[in-house]
Amino acid sequence: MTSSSSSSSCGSNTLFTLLFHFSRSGACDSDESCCRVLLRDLAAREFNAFLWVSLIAVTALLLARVFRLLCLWVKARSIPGPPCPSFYGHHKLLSRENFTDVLSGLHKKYGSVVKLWLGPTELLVSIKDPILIKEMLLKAADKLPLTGRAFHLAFGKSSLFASSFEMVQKRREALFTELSGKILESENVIRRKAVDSILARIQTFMAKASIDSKMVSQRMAFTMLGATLFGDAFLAWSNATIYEEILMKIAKDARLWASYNVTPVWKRGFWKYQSLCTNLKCLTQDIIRQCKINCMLFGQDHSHRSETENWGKEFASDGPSCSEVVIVNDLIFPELNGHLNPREEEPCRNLMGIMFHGCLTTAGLINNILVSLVTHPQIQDKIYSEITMARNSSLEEGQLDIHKMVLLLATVYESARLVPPGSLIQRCSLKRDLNLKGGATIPAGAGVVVPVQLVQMDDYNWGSDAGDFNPYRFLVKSREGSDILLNNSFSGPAEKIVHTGESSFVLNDPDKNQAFVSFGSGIRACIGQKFVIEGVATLFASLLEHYEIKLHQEAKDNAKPSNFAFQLLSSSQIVFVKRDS
Ligand code: HEM
Repeated sequence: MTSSSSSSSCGSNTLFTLLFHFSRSGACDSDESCCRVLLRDLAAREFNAFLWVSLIAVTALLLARVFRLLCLWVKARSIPGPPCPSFYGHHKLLSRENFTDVLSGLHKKYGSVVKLWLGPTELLVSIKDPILIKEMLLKAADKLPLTGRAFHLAFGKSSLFASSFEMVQKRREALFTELSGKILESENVIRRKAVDSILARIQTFMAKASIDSKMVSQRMAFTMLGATLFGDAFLAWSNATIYEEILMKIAKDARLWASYNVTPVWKRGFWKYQSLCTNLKCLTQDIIRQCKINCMLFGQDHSHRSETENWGKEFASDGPSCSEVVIVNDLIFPELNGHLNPREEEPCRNLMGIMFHGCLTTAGLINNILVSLVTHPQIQDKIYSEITMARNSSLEEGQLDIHKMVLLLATVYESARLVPPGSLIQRCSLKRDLNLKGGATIPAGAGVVVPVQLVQMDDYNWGSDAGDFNPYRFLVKSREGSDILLNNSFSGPAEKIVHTGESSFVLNDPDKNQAFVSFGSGIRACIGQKFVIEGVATLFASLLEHYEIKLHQEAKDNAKPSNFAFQLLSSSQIVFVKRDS
């Protein structure tokens, strides 16, 4: 820039002389050298102008960043929290310790809203008070960029799991309508063939002495979700096992690779991870194709039968139908009406995202229920009598009405409460500060987390038995038209359990409890909640009707008295015993 500016006065002279010369003679003595000088001069001026504009733009950007940073520091001052140990904040501490334990200690010391600097520009605020949590979850519309990045790196740009709420809003609404409408209103929440396939698999497990509860939970979750998203074609799909393996491998590394600010293209491990993601995408396209073929087959089938003959049969019998794979056709693949085409990419990403999130969380929940049931055989027996009663009062064969089995539903909720499948809910507000009641202001751009396990294990919210497995806390005893809570509105200590037949209990809506946040809440709450609760309850109704689930003898002998929640986190060796044997 300096050399060009030093020549600029001389340059402007040259330009002026040249223009004067041209205007007088209309020609130059040596055309070529004149043009060269003229062009060089023009280029130097343009380059100069470009440098100035860039300099101003970069300075403005830097100033804006510094200003935002100053605002962040000033606003964060009012939030209590530990002082920063170094320039890098508490980053190192977090990588060494269990995050929930760190937050537990901080909340004890600093109160229900605590800040933590993870670096000079990275502020994290943790909230433990249920009322403030609900308010924050209603107001904070975005997710931490890390989550969006994890989905982006693994599956491509997602319109369901992106950070920005604007990007996901429409797709969320569509999926929510689809799940709560078409699936929940149909007779079977989860496909009957999926339940049969799981029961058949358990039959094969019985040949073994025992089975790992985590492994069997993962298999059940995968089958349940795969059959819901892809239809019955998924159950006969030869690549299902490899799909499950790849999905789990991706889950193991997703956060690590997303944690890099700059994509680590120089690492070999990253490319291995990317190739896993590509394989998963190819397999997803394969199952979509199978689905499509299946759907077309059923379409042909329909044309051979009369309308009236088909009505009801599709749902009553265990035969699949196009209408049952409607989620595939109408929502997730709106473009898939003709042949597979490049636009198939987009729904593929969302499907992989749902399989990823849904399988991990649902498997965690199923494992919790299995461990809870084997460690509380008396509850299992009561659920079994609930199932028998429902079966006896039902006129039809097939799936039972789980709404009549309140203890079973309460067991599902209680298992989700004790060890929530996700330990942290994380949100942020990218553009606006969050002003919460009580005066707390969380600056825009700060990450906000809810330590779900701390909130759901807090004696203050759940009573002195908060650490125990007690599904009755979700039940209300109904006596002659009046409802009496078994444990006072979730906050007092649980009353002694008095069991007088399940029909006298009703479910106390867990969503009305501020301290139940396993599925999040507010503007970006989980849209699979109802589907998962009812689907998993349906699965366990069939499972417990046919099998008693027990802890393996060896596991029983080795069991040490330990924290029950900790026991849920780990897997247990269990056995399935056929009931009529
Ligand atoms: C036990 C099973 C599940 C649990 C515990 C669970 C939990 C959660 C949680 C805690 C969130 C974040 C909520 C928030 O930020 O407030 C979430 C988001 C979400 N869940 Fe689930 N989930 C489960 C299963 C499912 C299933 C089966 C589906 C789909 C069929 C699903 C679809 C979603 C979607 C699409 C989001 C993202 C919402 C958004 O970011 O806007 N979930 N889930």
